Amino acid sequence: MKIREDMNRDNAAIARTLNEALPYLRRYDDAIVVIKLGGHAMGSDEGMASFARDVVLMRTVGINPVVVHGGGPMINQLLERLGVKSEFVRGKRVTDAETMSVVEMVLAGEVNKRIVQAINSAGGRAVGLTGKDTDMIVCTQTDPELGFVGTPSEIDPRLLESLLRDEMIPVLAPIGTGENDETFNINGDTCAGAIAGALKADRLLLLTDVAGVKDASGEVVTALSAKTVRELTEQGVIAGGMIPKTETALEALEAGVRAVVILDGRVPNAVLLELFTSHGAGSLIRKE
Ligand SMILES: Nc1ncnc2c1ncn2[C@@H]1O[C@H](COP(=O)(O)OP(=O)(O)O)[C@@H](O)[C@H]1O
Ligand SMILES: CC(=O)N[C@@H](CCC(=O)OP(=O)(O)O)C(=O)O
Repeated sequence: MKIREDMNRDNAAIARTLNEALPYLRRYDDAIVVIKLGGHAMGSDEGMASFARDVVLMRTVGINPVVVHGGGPMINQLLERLGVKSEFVRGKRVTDAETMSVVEMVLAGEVNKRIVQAINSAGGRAVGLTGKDTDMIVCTQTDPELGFVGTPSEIDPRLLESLLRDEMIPVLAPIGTGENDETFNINGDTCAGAIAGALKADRLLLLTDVAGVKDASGEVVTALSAKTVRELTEQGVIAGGMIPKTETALEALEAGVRAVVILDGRVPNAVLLELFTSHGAGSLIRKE
């Protein structure tokens, strides 16, 4: 008897969830959703498998997901093993030629393939890429002080669009090419924002290791305008690694992305909760 009651309760909860999801399934039909998976949100194999299942589910219900990843902590680990010192200026890694080759090895190799494999194991068809493929992302140097750190100046989204038409899931490492064939290290958030802008994505989801953008009292702000983001940054409340994220959010909105969400990628099914429930997850940033 107890088992039947439990089952009935579970079924009722499942039915409620499906009901709640229905309008969102309609709203996002054929939408492009760019998801940035940060290195800190990539933790365990179990978390990665859960992320991969969410992405495959999105694809299955007719959304076009594009994954752009980071991998800062993994780059740090290899640099440390090799005894190469590394420092960050305003959230970006100072990148000399030696560092660049380690960054490319880690991001385009180990990290990219781990995500591709996880998505394919979950039943999707993922394709691993960097911005060098088809010269998709051409960069200019961000600041001579940072070395080979690039700011995307031209994005050619045709390869991504053609993969999406074939229902494949692009997984993109944030590496670009320069006018003179240089290799550039792009901050993962910056890269995801530029890609979302070029694709005129419906949503850019920035997955990180905090619940969202916090205000001065440490509370997560669930909805912010561009103006509030600027104010919190001026007050120094938005700091460190959150700066490239919110800067990216504002640029992506200017480029035509409908909304940007900063959310905790370590929460199981974070992406699904954000897209398919009325309460969403994390901080939603809109232009107004
Ligand atoms: N106002 C803020 N709200 C939330 N996090 C903030 C804020 N200001 C600074 N941070 C920091 O930004 C970090 C997220 O950036 P980062 O570590 O670069 O993430 P990721 O590796 O996922 O890209 C948080 O862990 C937090 O320490
Ligand atoms: C220029 C720059 O800082 N590039 C980043 C690229 C990886 C990244 O952005 O990783 P997360 O998203 O995990 O932080 C780096 O070298 O660490």
